[in-house]
Amino acid sequence: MSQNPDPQNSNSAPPRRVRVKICGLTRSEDVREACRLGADALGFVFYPPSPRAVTIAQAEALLAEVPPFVTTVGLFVNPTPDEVESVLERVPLDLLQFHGDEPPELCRRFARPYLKALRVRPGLDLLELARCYPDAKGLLLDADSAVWGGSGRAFDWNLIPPGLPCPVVLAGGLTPETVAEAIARVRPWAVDVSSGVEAAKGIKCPQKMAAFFAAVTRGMR
Ligand SMILES: O=C(O)c1ccccc1N[C@@H]1O[C@H](COP(=O)(O)O)[C@@H](O)[C@H]1O
Repeated sequence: MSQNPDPQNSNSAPPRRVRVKICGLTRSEDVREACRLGADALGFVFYPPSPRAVTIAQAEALLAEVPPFVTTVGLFVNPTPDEVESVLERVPLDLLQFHGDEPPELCRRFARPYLKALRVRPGLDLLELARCYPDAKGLLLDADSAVWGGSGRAFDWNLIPPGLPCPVVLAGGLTPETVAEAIARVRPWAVDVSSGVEAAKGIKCPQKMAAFFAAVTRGMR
């Protein structure tokens, strides 16, 4: 595997920090703690089958806790346009994350930038798939599993090809124990974690979140 080139910096740019997204937040105290620890982005799941799903009303309350300069991300899995629009009417999200099999036309039809999640498996031509989403702000790489996401499963980072055309958000089974090595090997733009910092599904563990941020810092050295 070659390292992921940083498409937003030239090769001579100084090292920069890796952004952290904490996903699957359902409680105000977890939102506050993630921000206190330095989260760059927070993910809110609008996919009812997920144990981390939030309603529009819950999301409105959770976003009220978010300080400036923290990006709020709404996660959807194969939504209808109306489902996304009804969330956007009431929840002031900054970014959309499409985590299913959404075609490019769906992803780009809303008045928000988007991340496209791709489920990595042997034989998948990630470069070709990535080219289908030229306007994505980033590609979120997750494990391929029986559930759509939040599985806690990692994938083989060797399957990430060099030359992906936009920033890579590395996800899939990251934990405080694995994220430093993941950053050192893949050099992603950002990392995304959900189950690896939980005490129970939808409930974040402050100690695990703190350990995750410390490990991210170690991984950047
Ligand atoms: O978190 C969920 O419940 C979820 C549901 C449906 C699609 C995606 C979901 N979460 C995303 O999955 C990845 C990996 O999560 P994990 O760290 O392995 O638990 C991450 O991008 C979450 O945003």
